[in-house]
Amino acid sequence: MERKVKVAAVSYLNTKPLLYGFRDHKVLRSMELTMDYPAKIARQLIDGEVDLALVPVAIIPKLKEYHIIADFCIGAEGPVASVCLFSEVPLQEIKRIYLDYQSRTSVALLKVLVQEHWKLNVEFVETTGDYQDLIKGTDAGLVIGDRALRQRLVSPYIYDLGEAWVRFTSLPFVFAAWISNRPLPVEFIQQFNDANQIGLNNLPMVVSENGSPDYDLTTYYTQNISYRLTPAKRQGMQKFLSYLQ
Ligand SMILES: C=C(O[C@@H]1C=C(C(=O)O)C=C[C@H]1O)C(=O)O
Repeated sequence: MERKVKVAAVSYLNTKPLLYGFRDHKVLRSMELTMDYPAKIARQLIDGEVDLALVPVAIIPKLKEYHIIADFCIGAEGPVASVCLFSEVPLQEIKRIYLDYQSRTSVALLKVLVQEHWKLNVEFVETTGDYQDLIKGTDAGLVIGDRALRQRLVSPYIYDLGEAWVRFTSLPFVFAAWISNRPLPVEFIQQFNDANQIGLNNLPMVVSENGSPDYDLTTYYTQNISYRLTPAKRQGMQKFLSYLQ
């Protein structure tokens, strides 16, 4: 028997609908699943520690070989809610932006928007640990995931990067997709896709067993995150990747 496929997924609330159907699913017989934040699993896929991961699409150019495996992604067709530039001052007054160490795609997206869309003259500051307390005065911060849903309750100015991208390009955006660093058996891919779909067909169950004190998850899963990797999303992804050359 072939060895088990090592799979890594993002540990944020946005991934729960995709992972819900994996419990008790027969695909689990041929895979093992670990979870971490996006920049970590990106590193694991690049280094070959895992075979398949829900990785930030911005790391695609770093992979020697890549295969987009499933029909699902972490995407958006408008405001995504959990990828935002947070600030105490309006966009034009921002001087420095703290970048989220957990992100790869959103950091790259922010830089594209700052240069090409908003045309701001700002300094970017890398982070390695908690930095949300540093978002003060003219120092803004990019925050993603569950921490962004919390930051929404704190910062007076919120610039949603999903919304900004759609305004800029008229295309949807893909933050993360299931990508493998080697070809995988067709039968595995079929079962993997099937498992991804189950939670999306049972969103009330997914919402009831997760819950967030900060944001309405039904809204998040149905109005903000868009999970289908449609042709338009692939087009948006190619457009985004063309800026990273
Ligand atoms: C929408 C989101 O998409 C995420 C953003 C990522 C990134 O910026 O690299 C990677 C994975 C996604 O889970 C989010 O986390 O809020």
